[in-house]
Order: sequence, then C-alpha cells, then structure tokens
Amino acid sequence: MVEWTDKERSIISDIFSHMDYDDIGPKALSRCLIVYPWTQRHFSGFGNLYNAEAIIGNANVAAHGIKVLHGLDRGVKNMDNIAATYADLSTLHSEKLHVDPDNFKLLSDCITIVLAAKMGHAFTAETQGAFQKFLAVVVSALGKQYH
Ligand code: HEM
Repeated sequence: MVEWTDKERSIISDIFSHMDYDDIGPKALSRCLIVYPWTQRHFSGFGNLYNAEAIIGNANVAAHGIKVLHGLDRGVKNMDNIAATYADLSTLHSEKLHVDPDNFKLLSDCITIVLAAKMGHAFTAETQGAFQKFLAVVVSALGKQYH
C-alpha cells in the first residue's frame, strides 16, 4: 500500500481544491495530442485534429480534457485505496479503448507541466514531488487491468 505523509495529503487536497478544471483539463489533453501525436488515434471521432491550432480549438478535446481531470477527483477522495478506485477505468482503457498504458504517463506529465505553468512560483519542488507521486499511483492503478 502507498504511504502518504500529512504534508503530501495537504498538498494534494490543496491543489485540487483550487484546480481550474476548465482551464487545465483542455490545455493538458490538447498538449498531449500535440506533443505525442500517436495519442490522436484514440480520438478520431472528435473531429478536426489537423494541427496544433485545430486541436487547441476543438471543443470535444476541451470537454474530454475536463472529464479526464475530474477522473482524478476519485483518487483524491480515495487516497488510501487508489488501485481499487481505478479498477473500472483501467478495464475500460484496456479492454474497450485499447489505450497503450505508456500513454497514461505521457498525459500525466502534460497535466504536471500545465499545472506548473499556471501555479508559477507556488509550484515548489515539494509540490511537484507530491503531485507527481499522486499521478504515478493513479497511472499504476490505471495499468492494473492490462494483461
Ligand atoms: C491520467 C490518465 C487518464 C485518466 C484519469 C483518464 C480518465 C478517463 C475518464 C474519466 C474517461 C471517461 C470514462 C467514462 O465515460 O466512463 C475516459 C475516457 C477515455 N479515455 Fe481516458 N484517461 C486517462 C488517460 C487516457 C489516455 C492517455 C488516452 C489516450 C491516449 C485516453 C483515452 C480515452 C478515450 C478514447 C476515452 C473515451 C472517449 C469518448 O469517446 O468519450 N485516456 N478517460
């Protein structure tokens, strides 16, 4: 089981209580699709992903980015039981969506970068450490149902 210090718990809950989902979500997913273009293959039903400008302006991408970010809320609420919390989403991404689990790490890095840009100096090394630990645990949980 993953151990969390009180400091890590307070950093994570603080980040999410101030999270601007409507800003960070779209920016993080569109960044992932631009920086790692092979991830676009899963979103062929989302319309125009022709170039960076199209991806950033795509309303389906924006809406899905918000949905993914809210997908992290359940982890925040269940920090001591993250693996079980993501079992269903893991099955969905594996068996139905066939998303390569390496891509979870790529998207989580994009979320970190966008959050860091938004928080500026407040995104200290300690904040980064706690946030990346949280995302790593979620990413591991999302990969659990793959075989
Ligand atoms: C931090 C990692 C991720 C989280 C927390 C996450 C979360 C979610 C959530 C909450 C949904 C909606 C599930 C539902 O409707 O019941 C979803 C759907 C989906 N995810 Fe992920 N996801 C992650 C990473 C990825 C990655 C890396 C890809 C592809 C490169 C991906 C592709 C998809 C697709 C294609 C759908 C269905 C979209 C649709 O047609 O509506 N996800 N994800």
